[in-house]
Amino acid sequence: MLAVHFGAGNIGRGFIGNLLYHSGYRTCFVDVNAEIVDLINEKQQYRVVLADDSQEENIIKDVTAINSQTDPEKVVDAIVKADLVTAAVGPTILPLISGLISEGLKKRLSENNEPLNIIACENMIGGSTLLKEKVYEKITDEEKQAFDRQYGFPDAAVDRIVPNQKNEDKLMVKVEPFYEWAVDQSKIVGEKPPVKGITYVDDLNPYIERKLFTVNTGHAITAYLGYFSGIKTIDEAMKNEKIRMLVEQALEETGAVLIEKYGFKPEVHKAYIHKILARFTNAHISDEVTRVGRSPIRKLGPNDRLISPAKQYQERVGKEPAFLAKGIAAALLFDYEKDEEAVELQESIKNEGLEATITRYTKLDKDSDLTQLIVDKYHSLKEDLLM
Ligand SMILES: NC(=O)c1ccc[n+]([C@@H]2O[C@H](COP(=O)([O-])OP(=O)(O)OC[C@H]3O[C@@H](n4cnc5c(N)ncnc54)[C@H](O)[C@@H]3O)[C@@H](O)[C@H]2O)c1
Ligand SMILES: O=P(O)(O)OC[C@@H](O)[C@@H](O)[C@H](O)[C@H](O)CO
Repeated sequence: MLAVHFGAGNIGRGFIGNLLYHSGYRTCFVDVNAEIVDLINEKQQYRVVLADDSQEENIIKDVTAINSQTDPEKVVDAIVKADLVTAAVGPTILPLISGLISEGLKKRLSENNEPLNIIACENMIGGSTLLKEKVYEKITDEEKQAFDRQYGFPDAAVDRIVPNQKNEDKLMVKVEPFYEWAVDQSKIVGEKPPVKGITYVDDLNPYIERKLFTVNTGHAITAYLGYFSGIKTIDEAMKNEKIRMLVEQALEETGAVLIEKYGFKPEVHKAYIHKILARFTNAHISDEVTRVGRSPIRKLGPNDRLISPAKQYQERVGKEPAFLAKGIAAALLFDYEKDEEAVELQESIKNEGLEATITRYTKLDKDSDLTQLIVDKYHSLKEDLLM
């Protein structure tokens, strides 16, 4: 079996590639990083090391790679032959890979009659659906009908913390032991891809919202409060009592939304939150707050981990999301100059003002209660953290 995976980065190598190998796939990575592509082709294997006391090492074999910038036609041919296509490139990159995917899928129509599933493994709601939309923008109505019959774009939720790392062996990846990969089986065409480790579910919403609004909300708030306090890593930030308490309180707010919306048992959800917080304190992982806080504009988007649960808390619980608002305020204060989105955000606050910036990126009304709450928390965050 051949899997074509876009993005040979942390999650690509450390999570998806790992499970694909153990399920009997040969994986062809597609990336724009020439150094990584060349190394994969040279070694045809890489190491995945568990970030726990065991430091267990796994050798991932049967891997090759294509540089999509220099060899796009090879990517098209790989898609024609593939049994599965996956991606972990980041939500903003999905539109950029949609052109090659649509070329590959078009060529496949006349050369390979087997159905194919394309799964985007990104931290967002509806990643594969977005990829499908971008692919469909590039094809005719007639091709759309054929694509509908032959190709599935099931959405997915993926969870495994893989920090940025600088290892002497540049292909090696250190990963936390925990992982979860849920895929919407209602959108699969043909047989379900036999990937050991995928949980196929009928309704992905509870899985993706539980993950995004617990792991990623908690992670983002830890990162932004940590950054604001001059702390470098997530585990260090979690050692700060004030930050830990604010994160826990924010997760009580997202938890209230999830419990109300999906009927989760409160005690089971509480245990889930504590398991997640324990993952943030893994001493074998050094995860920089600047990685976890990366792309603050994306994270402040209306459907992402901060604004969406805050709005839902107001609507469903009927209360003020005071702690989520502190996290949102901290995101607005993220001024890391090596992050393009952080720079854009700070420029916007400087030139257009705080309220206009909130409205622009979160799509909240300027006069809404939530906007006003965020503005208040923005101005009082320093006191909150020192108190
Ligand atoms: N790292 C984690 O802990 C984690 C966990 C769950 C989900 N995710 C999600 O997985 C996705 C990838 O995250 P990551 O941490 O692996 O990032 P990463 O930066 O380590 O990897 C992304 C890879 O995509 C490649 N890429 C960029 N543009 C490309 C293009 N046009 N074509 C092909 N490849 C391209 C990059 O060169 C890089 O190798 C994100 O959506 C992230 O939210 C990450
Ligand atoms: O990848 P992002 O930028 O959406 O979010 C940063 C981290 O929260 C994220 O990568 C987590 O490590 C991951 O989602 C854990 O499963």
